[in-house]
Order: sequence, then C-alpha cells, then structure tokens
Amino acid sequence: TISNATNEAEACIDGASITLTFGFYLNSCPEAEPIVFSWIEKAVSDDPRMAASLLRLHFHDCFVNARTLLFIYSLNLLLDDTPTFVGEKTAAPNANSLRGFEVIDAIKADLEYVCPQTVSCADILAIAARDSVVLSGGPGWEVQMGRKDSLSASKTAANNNIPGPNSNEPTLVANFQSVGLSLQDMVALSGAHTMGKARCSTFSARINGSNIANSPDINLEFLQSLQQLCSESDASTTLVDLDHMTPATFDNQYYFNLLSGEGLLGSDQALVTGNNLTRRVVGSYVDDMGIFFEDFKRAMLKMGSLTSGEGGEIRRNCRAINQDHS
Ligand code: HEM
Ligand SMILES: [Ca+2]
Repeated sequence: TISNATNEAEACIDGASITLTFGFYLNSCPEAEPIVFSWIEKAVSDDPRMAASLLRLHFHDCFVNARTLLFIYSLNLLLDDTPTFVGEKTAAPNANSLRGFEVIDAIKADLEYVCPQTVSCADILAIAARDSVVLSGGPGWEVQMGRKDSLSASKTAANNNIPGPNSNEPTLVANFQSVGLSLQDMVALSGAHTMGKARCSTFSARINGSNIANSPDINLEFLQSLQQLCSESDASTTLVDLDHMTPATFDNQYYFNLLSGEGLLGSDQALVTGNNLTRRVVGSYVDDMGIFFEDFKRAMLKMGSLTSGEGGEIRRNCRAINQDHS
C-alpha cells in the first residue's frame, strides 16, 4: 500500500520542479481546451449542478496535494480504492459527496484518442473548473497548465487538509495560509459557494437543538426553512442550495446572503461574524461584483498553482496510476 506519508515521499522524491505555464498544450494538443469545453457545456446543460461539482473537484485536488507537499502535482482524488490502495475518495470530506468523476472520465477518454498521454488529469480538472464558472455566468481566465498526475494518494491528508464545514474564521484563515493563500484569497474562493448544494448533515450543527446557540447570527426565517427542509428525510442525503437565491449562477449573491444571516455552512457565516478583516472583504464584494470576480480569478490561479511540484506522470486513466509504475 502507498497510503501512508512515508511511502508518498519515497514514491515522489525524484523529478525536477516544474512551473505551470499558459498555452502549455498549444503545440502538443491544441484541441485540448475546446474539447474539454464542449464536454463541460454538455454536462452542465444536462445537469446545472455539475458546474459546482467540477469546480469543487479542482479545489480538493489542489488542497490535498499542496498540504502534503511531498507528492504535489496531481490528481489523487480520482484514484479508486483497490484492495491494496486506499485513495481519497472515501476520506470524510469526500465520501458520498464529490461528483463529476464520470465527466472527467469521458473527457480523458476523448483526449487520449486525440492526443494520447499528453494532457494530465489535473490539468483537465483545472480547465473544467474554469469552464464551469464561465458557463454559470462567472468570469473567464486563462488557465496555467503543465501539471502532472500524482503517483500516490493520501486519505489522511484529505481528512486533515480540507477544512470542515463547522470551521471558525481563525481556523479557515490558518488553513488557507498554511498552503500560501491569504485571508482575501480565502474569502474570494469561498464565493464558489454561490452555486451547488450541501447535504443537511454538513450544517446540522447550525440548525439543531441546543446548537442553535452557536449560530447567533442566523436569520430566523432562514433557520426555520432549513429545519423544515432537513426534517423531511435523511439528513445525510437531503440536499440544500448553498446560495438559496441564485443557486446555479456564479455571482456575488453569496456575500449578500452572509450579511443577512443566510450563509448555509458554519464556515460561510463565519466570514462575517467576529472578524473585521474578513467582513470587510465580504463588504467589498457586496458593493462591487467586479472586485469579487477579479479577486476570484487571481485566487483560482494561485490555488491552481499549488499543484505544481515534483514527479508525477500523465495518467492514461484518471482513476488509476499507470500500470508501468505500480
Ligand atoms: C473555505 C472552506 C470551505 C469549506 C469548509 C467547504 C465546505 C463544503 C461543504 C461541506 C460542501 C457540501 C458538501 C456536501 O454536502 O456533500 C461544499 C460544497 C461545495 N464547495 Fe466548498 N468548502 C470550502 C471552500 C470551497 C472552495 C475554495 C471551493 C472552490 C473554489 C468550493 C466549492 C464548492 C462547491 C462548488 C460546492 C458544491 C458542490 C456540488 O454541488 O456538488 N468550496 N463545500
Ligand atoms: Ca449564486
């Protein structure tokens, strides 16, 4: 098994450091970006939530690798568990929650046909995240590429590094800072919760029983509607929009919601309770959507570059390490 930290280091100790570049596939696979775009376009028109799910995949991919710093570059998320390999898909923040693997598989299969073993899965995720934002009404930006897919995955790292939905503001700031992302980056990237859904179980601490005392800033009508929605069936499967006003549009409505006590997750509402610095950034995004878009683009480029590092391969199938290595 290569599921523990020691083996990750061994697996990825060689290889030269690589920086990401714009136009990376211009010669080797000029069709790469248009092909990804047309798949995402179809996937999002079939299922608008898919845009959110693909954006989130890129976030998780970047975060886990950046934090472990041992086997960077990469795509650990898509690795399926095998009897001898424990990947990240079953780590607590990911289980029954991450979606979009089938879309990535389809894109990869298409690209393998057009340009065999050229475009990494991690780069596909980065393009897919950008296209998902664009197709939902958000800003576009040029994606830096040249990532490689990792030769390992870490369930422990996924459990430890992805921040939890009940995180308070100091924890969120510290968590992002530990991978080199600023407070402002953190507030901008949290704006991704302008689309997509969360399971009731991820915010039950905010709406249930005595815990309500922990959410003094929650809007009462909003609280009641959540209690209603979440009581209807199983909290681990019932889904609620992260932004109940414009759930499928990439806009700055998320920040308006925070100011009116309608942030869904504890970690959302935490951005306006207790800290003037994060609250001031939220205020600037409420005042001007253009500032949010600019900061979001810059933070996405920064977050996307966390995956650059050492070692790795161009996976042929995003769900498995190439056979020649294992
Ligand atoms: C700030 C810390 C963050 C926390 C604590 C957090 C937590 C969560 C949780 C608990 C969910 C719901 C998962 C479920 O119920 O299955 C979620 C969904 C989502 N997150 Fe975050 N997240 C954070 C940051 C981010 C970032 C940086 C991005 C992207 C740039 C992002 C994008 C999304 C999207 C788009 C969804 C909806 C996915 C879907 O509908 O499939 N999140 N997040
Ligand atoms: Ca929205």
